Amino acid sequence: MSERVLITGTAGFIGYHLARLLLSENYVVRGYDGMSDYYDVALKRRRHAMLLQDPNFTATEGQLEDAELFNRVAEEFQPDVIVHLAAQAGVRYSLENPRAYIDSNVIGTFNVMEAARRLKVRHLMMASTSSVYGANEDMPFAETDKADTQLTIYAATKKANESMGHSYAHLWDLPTTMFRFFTVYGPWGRPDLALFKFVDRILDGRPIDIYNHGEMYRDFTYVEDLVRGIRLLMDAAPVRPVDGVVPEGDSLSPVAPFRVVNIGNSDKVRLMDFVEAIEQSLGQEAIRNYMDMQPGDVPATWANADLLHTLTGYRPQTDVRDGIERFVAWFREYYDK
Ligand SMILES: Nc1nc2c(ncn2[C@@H]2O[C@H](COP(=O)(O)OP(=O)(O)O[C@H]3O[C@H](CO)[C@@H](O)[C@H](O)[C@@H]3O)[C@@H](O)[C@H]2O)c(=O)[nH]1
Repeated sequence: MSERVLITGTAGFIGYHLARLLLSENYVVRGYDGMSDYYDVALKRRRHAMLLQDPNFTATEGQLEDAELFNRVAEEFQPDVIVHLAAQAGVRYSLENPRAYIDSNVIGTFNVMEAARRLKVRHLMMASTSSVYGANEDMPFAETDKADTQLTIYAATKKANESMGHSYAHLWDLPTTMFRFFTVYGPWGRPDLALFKFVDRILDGRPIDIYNHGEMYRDFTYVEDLVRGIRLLMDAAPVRPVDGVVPEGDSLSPVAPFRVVNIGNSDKVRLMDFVEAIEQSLGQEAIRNYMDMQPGDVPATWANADLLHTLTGYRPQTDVRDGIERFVAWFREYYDK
């Protein structure tokens, strides 16, 4: 029988793509999304409308903070797996509205964990971020590196989620995987992300802001690669190790069925090369507005994705130029530009 997967954040960028992938493999998917107005709600509604064309997809609109509603949905659906992707995302917005991160990411995630515990799901999977590596300078970032220097409340709430997840995995024998995502981009992407903003503004002839004068590096990860990684990790639920023995390079907890896994492209791309690839794809030059480093921003990210490969045999590998082409094609069609 097909597995049943409850995904939070199905109207969001990553949740939409994951639901699509799972539906294509005949999973039964239940979505839960708060439709928050952090960005254009019409885009969220369009994503949900696309998913709802599949009879194996149903969805509920609700806040993560609404424990009663979330429990009711989860109990009624009886998921085998919960994938928790809904969150207050965005690095720089967390300086403007820190409380939104506490509400969604701390309280909301707690509610999801409680439901997972009560329903004894086979695997709880939750999103964390490369931002938890904070001020770390040793690259590429590995899951076994110490990660104690978060630079924003956003990153801090995600690190808190990792700790919360560990405690529930330990106490309730709840197999839990936390993903650390690296700057995900692609079609149906978020309007607050650099790629969306850059394409939109270049096409309108408006200047783009280039933080830290372009001396920035990101491990840009193509969304379809990312959800493929999640899909494969679904079948690699962690098991509490016997006598605390953990294989070399594995982030598995010595005491709980819990691990964190990077999902990144393992390619450190210079922001200016990213901008040039966008210009090439659009056939149009950007007007550049060079700016200083933004508070809370990290200068570079770069994933060691060996653990993902060891667990699944898979590595994300879309070249950023190809991913940008696919985003631009979607953007032009969707916005008729
Ligand atoms: N958003 C944005 N980014 C800009 C801009 N100008 C330059 N950038 C730079 O472009 C790069 C990519 O920025 P984003 O696409 O916003 O991604 P991010 O800061 O890496 O954060 C994303 O990835 C994280 C995981 O690694 C996520 O946790 C986070 O929510 C977000 O999706 C960063 O170096 C950022 O400083 C701008 O006007 N807007």
